[in-house]
Amino acid sequence: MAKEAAEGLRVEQRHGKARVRVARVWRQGVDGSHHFVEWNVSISLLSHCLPSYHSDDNSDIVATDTMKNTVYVKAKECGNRLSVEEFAVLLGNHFCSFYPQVYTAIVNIIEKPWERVCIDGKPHLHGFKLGSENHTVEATVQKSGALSLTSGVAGLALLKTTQSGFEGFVRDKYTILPDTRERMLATEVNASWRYSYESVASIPKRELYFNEKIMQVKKVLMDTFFGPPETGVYSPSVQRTLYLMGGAVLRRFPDVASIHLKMPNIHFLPVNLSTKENPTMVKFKDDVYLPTDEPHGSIEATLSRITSKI
Ligand SMILES: O=c1[nH]c(=O)c2[nH]c(=O)[nH]c2[nH]1
Repeated sequence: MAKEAAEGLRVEQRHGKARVRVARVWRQGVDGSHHFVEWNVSISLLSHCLPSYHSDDNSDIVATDTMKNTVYVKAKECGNRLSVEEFAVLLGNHFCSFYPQVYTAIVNIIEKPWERVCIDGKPHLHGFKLGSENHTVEATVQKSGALSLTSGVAGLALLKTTQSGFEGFVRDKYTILPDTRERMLATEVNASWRYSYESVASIPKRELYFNEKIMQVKKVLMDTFFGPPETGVYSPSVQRTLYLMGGAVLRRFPDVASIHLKMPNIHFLPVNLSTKENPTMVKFKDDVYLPTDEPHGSIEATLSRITSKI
């Protein structure tokens, strides 16, 4: 990526096309059902094209417009439904193998959560509604076929009205937050996990493998956050809950090598209102809250296995 220039300047460079939006319909269901995806694709290529920086020679540049067109061509060529992970790997592999000067391709895709609707309890053949959290993918493909593949969910908003507390933290002259064993816990989970597949050839070929995996990871994250439906599970801090959520994913899925969780602590503030005449106009009894967006606590961690046993 870096090379000494004639002028004595080191250049670290990459170029690509950001936010290429594409939607694809597959009309292949034996029952006449359609499948639909909407993707926002960003491509970044690491390539030998230093002459374009050092001089007016563009002869090694893969035009970003060409990258954009390639997204549509490859979407068209995918005759069978495929996951966003497979599409990202396919694109990255294409750029590295088609262009001699490209040695690394980084493909990021955000998939919108279009879900099939049910009408009168029956799945609709061609009707979809937008769900809540996006699905994200990053595939980094090397010319050798080496792969780093990360999937994720972004904006998974979760809240529980009890079974959360925070106590025993550092208390000093700046601290006013009281200890509590009763509070609201709200967050918007951004999770991304790296798969252990280390080459393009090694990713599972079973249809919709990654689509199933994302649903399963989301379920494990949510089951751990909430606990059993009747009793819930006590959270002593966002940090502890995050650790348990990430650990549960690593325990359940051997092909997940690491997981990054970003879980803002979104505050719902107790409402207390009083006047001289009415000192208990609104007295907070774990019932009336002021929802806020900012400031919020910012808590994130990456978890991976120290040994192969977890
Ligand atoms: O779960 C929490 N973790 C913190 O680090 C923190 N800090 C804070 O003010 N409230 C909380 N809650």
